[in-house]
Amino acid sequence: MSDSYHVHETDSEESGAGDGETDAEGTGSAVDERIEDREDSSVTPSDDEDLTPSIQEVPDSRAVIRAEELSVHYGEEEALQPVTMGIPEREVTAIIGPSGCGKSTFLRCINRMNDMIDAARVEGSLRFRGKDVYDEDVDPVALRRRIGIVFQKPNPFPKSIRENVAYGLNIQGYDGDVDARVEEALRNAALWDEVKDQLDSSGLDLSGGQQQRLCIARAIAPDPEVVLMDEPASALDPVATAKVEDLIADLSEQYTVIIVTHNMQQAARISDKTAVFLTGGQLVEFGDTNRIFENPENQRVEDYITGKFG
Ligand SMILES: Nc1ncnc2c1ncn2[C@@H]1O[C@H](COP(=O)(O)OP(=O)(O)OP(=O)(O)O)[C@@H](O)[C@H]1O
Repeated sequence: MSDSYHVHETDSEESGAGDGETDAEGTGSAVDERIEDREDSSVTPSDDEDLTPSIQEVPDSRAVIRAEELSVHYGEEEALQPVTMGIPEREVTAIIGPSGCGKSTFLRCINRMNDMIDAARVEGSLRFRGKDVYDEDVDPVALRRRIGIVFQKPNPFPKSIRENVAYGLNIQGYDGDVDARVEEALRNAALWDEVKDQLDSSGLDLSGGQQQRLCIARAIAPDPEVVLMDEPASALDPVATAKVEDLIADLSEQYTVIIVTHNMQQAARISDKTAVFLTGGQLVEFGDTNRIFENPENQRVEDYITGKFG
């Protein structure tokens, strides 16, 4: 795999509304029952509890991304304590944890979106296919073509549906059949059938759920290897959320998907692996989603999942 990245668009970050509570239908599983036991949120974790991390190893042959002692400070504040973990290729990895625990900070390290925050200081290493993305010879804009991102609030450009999806291709000077790539991206984003007769209408005329799938089509049109999603469904209604969740499952056949979510049912439904960050920016547990939700090793993770705090 070449480490020379090509030039591509820079997405602007949106901080959107929504608190992550919007939810599609539950799965009715034992995992759901445990999560739905989140009635009592009055227990505050004690500092004495064991916080020895339990991090599942991902072999080099499976890891597309590897963080080694990766930490982030904003000024004097440590937002992310040193994280060491691998993220497996072509799986969905969910990142969960209470508000302010560093989920978005970690996600933004992966395609260097933290570069845009003056106060952010990143230490340690973050390797993408073996290459440290913070090496001096890495072009962050080109990196973001290989590691796309979808934000919480749908943010289509005030352009036609076709232009939205073709945007990244045009920026990178793609000289193939742009219309074919636009169709393929819209099909992969499960939006083609709904928009194929209105490709020249504004992307802003679509519903919120359609706009978010348009943003996903825009992110995958340049054919990235990794798609980062920062609470992609939290501003959507349950029907639109279910469509985006179905889409994420399909995307993982082709892409590595890393999704930050506040919604634990969603994490349990759609992810293969789950990383749990807790207050203070510590990665406390990482492993197979079923195991984390059914039998977490760490008491604080158990308490968080069953609603005793968070
Ligand atoms: N641009 C910034 N400048 C300064 N501090 C920041 C900035 N962004 C985040 N922080 C701080 O870093 C810590 C982690 O924030 P982050 O947004 O990564 O958490 P999060 O788990 O994604 O939270 P939420 O679930 O509420 O979105 C918080 O204490 C937050 O206040």
